[in-house]
Amino acid sequence: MMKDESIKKEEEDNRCRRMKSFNHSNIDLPACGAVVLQRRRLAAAAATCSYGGEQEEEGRRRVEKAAGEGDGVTTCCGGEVLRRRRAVEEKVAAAEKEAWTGLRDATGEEGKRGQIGYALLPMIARGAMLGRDQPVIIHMLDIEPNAEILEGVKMELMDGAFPLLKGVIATTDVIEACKGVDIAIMLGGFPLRKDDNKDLLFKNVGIYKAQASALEQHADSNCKVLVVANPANTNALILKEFAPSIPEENITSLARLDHNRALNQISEHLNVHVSGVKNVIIWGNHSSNVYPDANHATVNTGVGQKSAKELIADDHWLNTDFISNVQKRGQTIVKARRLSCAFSAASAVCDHMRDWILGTPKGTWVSMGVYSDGSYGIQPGLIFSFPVTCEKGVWSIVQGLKIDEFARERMDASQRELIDEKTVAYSSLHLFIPPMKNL
Ligand SMILES: NC(=O)C1=CN([C@@H]2O[C@H](COP(=O)(O)OP(=O)(O)OC[C@H]3O[C@@H](n4cnc5c(N)ncnc54)[C@H](O)[C@@H]3O)[C@@H](O)[C@H]2O)C=CC1
Ligand SMILES: O=C([O-])CC(=O)C(=O)O
Repeated sequence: MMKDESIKKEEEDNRCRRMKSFNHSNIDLPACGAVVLQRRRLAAAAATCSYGGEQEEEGRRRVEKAAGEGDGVTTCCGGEVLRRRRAVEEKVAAAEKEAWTGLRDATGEEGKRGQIGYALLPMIARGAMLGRDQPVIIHMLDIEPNAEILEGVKMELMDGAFPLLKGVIATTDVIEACKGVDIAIMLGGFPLRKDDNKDLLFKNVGIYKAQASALEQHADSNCKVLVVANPANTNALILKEFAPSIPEENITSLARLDHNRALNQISEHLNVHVSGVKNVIIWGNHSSNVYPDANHATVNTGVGQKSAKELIADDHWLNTDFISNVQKRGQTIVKARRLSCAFSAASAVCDHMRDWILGTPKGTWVSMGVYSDGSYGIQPGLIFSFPVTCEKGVWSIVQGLKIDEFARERMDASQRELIDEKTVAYSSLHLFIPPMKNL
């Protein structure tokens, strides 16, 4: 695409944030790309070495040693990896082909998905994500069979005459899509509901391996990444694994939709406006077992902030319906709309990126899937949703919150679920899984 002078100038000045938005294709990276990546990984991080030749032998030895010593590590790391590897390889190969043919939802029907990307684009172009004074150039990527649709979307964006929109690239070339982007919103993948059978997990993690390579090699070195496509936490972990030069704190997954859903549940229950409710927490995985926690939430009553728990004064509701309403919200929307949610997810994407880049309001935290540093007993090696505050583009996990037994059990269950997903994902990609603690 020819770029006009104003765009060139903005690129030079590095004033515009480039955005790669939605739908990244399952393009096979050239074999040499994978080899380069593997070499780098081996040189940089023996702990996460890929299997193959001597590396495989070393991985095997370490796994057997860990399992044999019975030293508190679970064998879900290596033993499982070795056992499942071959069967999984076949599934992944099949899934990658299937994903290419694309566009069927999990039930095999055409075009039933929500299209978050379509809802997200005008929000970005209007400044809902980065502010009303931040020009943007949007890169859009989809699979080859959707090239024409993508062109149509580009036409709509141009016809929107958005003052902040300084350029649009619509492409099916993952390299072109990733080139120089400052922000990557990862929405694409084989249609997968978060409550689907784990087998479907294979289909998207393979895609995320390829996307990681493209981002690592072609995006801005400080690119901030938000993974939305399910299984979001595990896809983000795979992306981190295969893009070792992207700082790990720059790779996040979306928990904000669940967070906003939890805020809304409290707002409806107390009949107060949602803007007065804050500091709910989404712990762990974006899955049908997601754990929303209202223990620390507060409500603006007009005469100061009050504890939501005290105002609700109904622990039974908080421990049952509140949680299950959030967990089932996606399904409830599909039933009503006959499509999965789209603009609520798109809006949550904007909230996530805006707060991350521009900062959370004082006294407010939000939920983000981030690489665990061991806080709250969540072992490193997982992308887990925590309460975070953000300042100047940096998130920090809120520390020192009291965790009761009920919350602890659910956080641990989510942790176990993520370890399980990680085991399946890593084994499908032939990665060694460093020992994880027994829970
Ligand atoms: N983390 C969260 O809170 C949420 C996550 N999601 C997930 O976000 C993702 C996007 O949702 P929707 O926009 O509703 O889905 P969608 O199906 O409408 O859009 C996905 C896009 O991915 C593209 N695609 C298909 N196969 C592909 C492949 N092999 N490689 C690359 N791209 C491919 C499709 O062409 C389509 O344009 C889904 O995985 C969904 O489960 C959805 C809502 C909330
Ligand atoms: O399962 C889906 O694709 C939608 C989803 O994640 C949600 O609504 O939370």
